[in-house]
Amino acid sequence: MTLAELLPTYRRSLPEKLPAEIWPDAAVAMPSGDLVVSGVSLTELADRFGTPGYVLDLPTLRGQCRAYRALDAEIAYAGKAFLCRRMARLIAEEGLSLDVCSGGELATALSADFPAERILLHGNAKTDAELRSAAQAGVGRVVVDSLAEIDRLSGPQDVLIRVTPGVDGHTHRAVATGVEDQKFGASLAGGQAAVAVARVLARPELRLVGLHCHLGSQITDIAAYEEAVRRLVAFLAEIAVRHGVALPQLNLGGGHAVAYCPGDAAFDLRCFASRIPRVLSDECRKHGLLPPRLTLEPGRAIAARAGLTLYRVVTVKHSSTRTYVAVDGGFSDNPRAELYGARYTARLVGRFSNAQKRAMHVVGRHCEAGDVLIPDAQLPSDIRAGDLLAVPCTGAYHHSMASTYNLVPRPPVLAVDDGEAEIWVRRETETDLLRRDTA
Ligand SMILES: Cc1ncc(COP(=O)(O)O)c(C=O)c1O
Ligand SMILES: N[C@@H](CCCC[NH3+])C(=O)O
Repeated sequence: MTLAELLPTYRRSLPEKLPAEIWPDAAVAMPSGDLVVSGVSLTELADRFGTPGYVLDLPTLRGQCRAYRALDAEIAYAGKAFLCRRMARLIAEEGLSLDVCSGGELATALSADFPAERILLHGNAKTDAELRSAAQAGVGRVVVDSLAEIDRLSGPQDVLIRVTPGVDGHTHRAVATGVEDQKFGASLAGGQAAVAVARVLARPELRLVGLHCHLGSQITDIAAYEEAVRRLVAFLAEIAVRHGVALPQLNLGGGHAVAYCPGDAAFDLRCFASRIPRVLSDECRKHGLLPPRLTLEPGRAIAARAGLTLYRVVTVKHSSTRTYVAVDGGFSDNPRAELYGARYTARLVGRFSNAQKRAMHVVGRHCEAGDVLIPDAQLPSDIRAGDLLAVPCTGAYHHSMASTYNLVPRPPVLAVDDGEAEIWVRRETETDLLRRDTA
């Protein structure tokens, strides 16, 4: 045999590092076909805890927190991406602040002893009960979303005003929030933002500490953030002239995109970190202001790549048009595929297959024809019932958006670190579901 002929066999005998942009940092494909994440075999994990399951790699999670913490800005993790008590503790340990947007997220953070002063409360429809809980807990900042909300706040309370800057982040319509004609924030162009500022300043028990904007989610366009900075600094200057106050904080929200498939465009954090502070200081100088302290609220960019979903193939159906690989999860653990047309990849885990890869639909178990997790996934043609599939990049907006549609209980969250697995959220059971039913 020639060296060239031997090379593929030799390569196959070595662990293979997986594409770093979509898999956890320490994910390795073993020659046996198993996948090992932070020293934990996914085959063993599936045998021990069952499937489907969300696997969360803690070193990747901590690494992302640290990459953000290295910036010259306050980092408030957006809990809507993924939150449970252990997550709140990890975020606190890593020195981040926390953005919560519901009483449930607030209660989770508080019950994990997350420092209340580092919590920001968001929401376009905060209920009286949520505002009361926030005040009782001593939440650091409330981000005011509307004029009417200002009158419902009680002090003493630090507040930010969420401004709609009229900037398009070029993302999916369902998650575009920087533009006019959507439900969030007080419009800059329409004048509501200016009215909101005057109204907060007229309430001595409220302390206006800054402005907030959130352009949307899964954004790669850094120029959009630069434009938002220009508009918000001009507004800060207007506020300084009209009211004689210099607001010390500027919160640019989150929205930093991640790659779900190899080759997808992702957010360039290094570029953001070099361009945004420069625009901020240039604009402030132009307007004679001292630069405010920046806050960023990444959710997806912190959590997405740390997570993957592990499914078991239940059945493989060959129709006249295509092959359907049906797994034991679907829309209830990943509504993003159907909601936003989000694209994913899948990888066979647990056995090595030499079979030619072919395009096939990975479908869920739910009673909807639209429950297609991955159209035209490239998988070995010998895929069969009982195989395990791993879908990467499901650490953000999967567990947090999971439902019990068709009364399918929700999967557990299994944290892996240094060869150990730990249940962060246990698997929901049919008994859990029945417990809420009062009949
Ligand atoms: C106010 C606010 N901040 C932060 C985020 C986090 O967004 P992402 O997960 O895209 O970073 C969101 C969600 O889009 C949000 O609404
Ligand atoms: N749920 C959306 C993100 C929403 C962002 C919340 N402000 C997604 O999965 O892409």
